[in-house]
Amino acid sequence: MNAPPRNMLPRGPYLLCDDTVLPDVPLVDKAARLVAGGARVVQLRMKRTPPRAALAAAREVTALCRRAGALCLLNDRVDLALLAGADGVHVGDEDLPPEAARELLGPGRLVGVTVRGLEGARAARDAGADYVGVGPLFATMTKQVGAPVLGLESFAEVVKGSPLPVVGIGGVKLWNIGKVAATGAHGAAVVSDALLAGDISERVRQLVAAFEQGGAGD
Ligand SMILES: Cc1ncc(COP(=O)(O)OP(=O)(O)O)c(N)n1
Ligand SMILES: Cc1nc(C(=O)O)sc1CCOP(=O)(O)O
Ligand SMILES: [Mg+2]
Repeated sequence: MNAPPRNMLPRGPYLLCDDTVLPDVPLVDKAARLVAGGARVVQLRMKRTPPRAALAAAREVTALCRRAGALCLLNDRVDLALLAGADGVHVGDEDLPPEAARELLGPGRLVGVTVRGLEGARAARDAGADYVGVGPLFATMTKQVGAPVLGLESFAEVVKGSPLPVVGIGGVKLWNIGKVAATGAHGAAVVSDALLAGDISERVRQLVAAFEQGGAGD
């Protein structure tokens, strides 16, 4: 596999390696299964992992992604991204602001920001972000999100008007990822549909194929 440029978000499924879903499997094992299936971008989301274990996981997952030619982004934690040499971060309203993340990370790494609509996407662009995560696209059981479900139509409007590449998140599954791709979205973030599949790598392969098909207009 050709390695993507480290400062550009690859198109397609965007996989979260999350400690709240399938919590008994170590993060490094989950990440290994995700990249074995062809994940080109992995976000390490650690909400429950204590700091020293989180640093170790950030280092191991970053190294593992790099060997596989995938990008590794840290959820929330700019400090861990720097220490691990990760490819960037994803921040939301409860995290450091994107301007601060950019100041710490410099221009060569990715900063993603959660937004709920077009106004947020424009603000994220002005704050120096590289892409926006837009959700909740569909209903999700993985996280209680304090914003209404967008649905495909409103999401497509955001994709159309956004000055930054859009990654949809929330309730993205194998059966609907093609519809997300068909809106022109740059990416589709997936947590439970991949991590709770019996065979994580096989599910990632299917997600990649379905995104490609949907994006091709089929
Ligand atoms: C790609 C992507 N989009 C949105 C989010 C949500 O981030 P945030 O709002 O900071 O919420 P937490 O993930 O920290 O609970 C995301 N993680 N990834
Ligand atoms: C982490 C997260 N953020 C969201 C948002 O809308 O901001 S939805 C979400 C969880 C998405 O999980 P799943 O793919 O299992 O539905
Ligand atoms: Mg966050």
